[in-house]
Amino acid sequence: MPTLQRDVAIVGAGPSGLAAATALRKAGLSVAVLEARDRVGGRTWTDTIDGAMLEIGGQWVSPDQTTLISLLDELGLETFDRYREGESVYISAAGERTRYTGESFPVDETTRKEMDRLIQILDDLAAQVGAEEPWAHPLARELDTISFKHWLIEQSDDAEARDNIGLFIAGGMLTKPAHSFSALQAVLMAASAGSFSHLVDEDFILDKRVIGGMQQVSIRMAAALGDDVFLNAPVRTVQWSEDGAVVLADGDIRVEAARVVLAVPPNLYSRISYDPPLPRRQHQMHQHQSLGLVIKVHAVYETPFWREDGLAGTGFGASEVVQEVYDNTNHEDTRGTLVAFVSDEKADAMFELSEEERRATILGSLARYLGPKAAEPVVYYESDWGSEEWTRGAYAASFDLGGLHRYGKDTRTPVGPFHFSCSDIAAEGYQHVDGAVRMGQRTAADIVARLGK
Ligand SMILES: Cc1cc2nc3c(=O)[nH]c(=O)nc-3n(C[C@H](O)[C@H](O)[C@H](O)COP(=O)(O)OP(=O)(O)OC[C@H]3O[C@@H](n4cnc5c(N)ncnc54)[C@H](O)[C@@H]3O)c2cc1C
Ligand SMILES: [Mg+2]
Repeated sequence: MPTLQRDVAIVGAGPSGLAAATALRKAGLSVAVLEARDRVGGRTWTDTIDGAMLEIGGQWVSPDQTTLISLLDELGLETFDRYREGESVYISAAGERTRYTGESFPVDETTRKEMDRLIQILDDLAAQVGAEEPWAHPLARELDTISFKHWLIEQSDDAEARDNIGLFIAGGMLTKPAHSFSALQAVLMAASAGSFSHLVDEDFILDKRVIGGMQQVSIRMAAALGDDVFLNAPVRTVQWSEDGAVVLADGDIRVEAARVVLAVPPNLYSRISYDPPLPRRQHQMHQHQSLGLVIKVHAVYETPFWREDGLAGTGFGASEVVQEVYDNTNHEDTRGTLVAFVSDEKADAMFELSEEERRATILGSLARYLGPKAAEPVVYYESDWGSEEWTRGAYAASFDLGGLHRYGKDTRTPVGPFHFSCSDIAAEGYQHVDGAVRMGQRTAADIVARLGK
């Protein structure tokens, strides 16, 4: 393979790398996108398993995700609403099941007031601290040196209120135990979605899905880039200087470029060899960003039977194995699909079990929410991103305790010819496809300004 000469080499054909490449092309720059896998899309992946179309990775779109919404429009992709008619189910710490409607969990009056109070505190902090530079806020150090779990204990002595609030950010978003990340990291998560209230409102944060699947976003961007996207091309080595780089990938691919975009999650930066090595600051910082872990469970049934029972398919239970479940029926499908999530330490426990025991345990939990029929799906599948070499967890990366205020300001700063672009370092849309696209476009604008075209 001859050496390719490009203005910009992009490592990773997920939504961030492809959005960067698309914007660079539009500005008249030449690109090569090198992708390790045999497909584009990264953590978005729409596949057919045993005859059922499943969103193995990212899928939902919320109304504040305006950059993604504009891109869907440009790509000619349409969305549909998540099914949400009927009652939701709440399972308490004591295992008591309650059907309810509206946004608030059916907890007793004191716990409900306590939850509302905590939501208000987190909304205020999110508004003050913001998503762009949380590390620069005067409260940053204080909030970043206490775990979210212990911060909640300082705020409230109502354990049920704390567990329910914790669920939305720990199990629900960062997919790490609340003792392992800081209150500042939790505030960033809330601020990046507009507010904490948005995170606790599934009708907001899990509003719409893409007809045909979220991976279509990447597939369509890649189709427009044509021959400049190289699959099965993991980048192994980058030789670099201030003036440019030589990028070496499998398949004998060699790209000479003025700038390089690392559009991979931060936990994978050090999979690549750099010659010379990256500076001390990056060596240190990159050791403090890690992916969470969640099992996304898909269960398909002949019919969405829960609807006949007046249930929306939505359920929450901080002490259940499955801590969230939703109706995930495909657009115009007659079959019914549920999606359920098993997070962090619960996921560890499930992976200790045999495949059969794990399936039975998870389906048993689903049945406690939606009745015995939930235990008998026609298709059952567990998304296992922790086993994927080119991801290694789900959904995304966050800093360990104290890391965000210590290193945050440098996560997006270019080094030599390198730019960093992924959802894991986004401000608005942090950890989401929207943030991946925002980062791609932002990185492209920075490169265009530097290369002066
Ligand atoms: C189970 C799950 C559910 C999710 N749910 C949602 C949701 O509902 N809504 C939402 O908005 N977001 C969701 N997300 C998050 C969303 O999918 C990600 O934030 C988004 O895909 C990140 O895009 P990215 O381009 O930054 O990174 P990625 O999508 O991870 O893309 C990075 C790419 O780089 C490639 N790569 C890695 N190393 C190399 C290398 N050395 N050489 C070449 N290529 C390399 C990878 O193969 C990958 O294709 C979910 C994620 C998961 C896993
Ligand atoms: Mg990408």
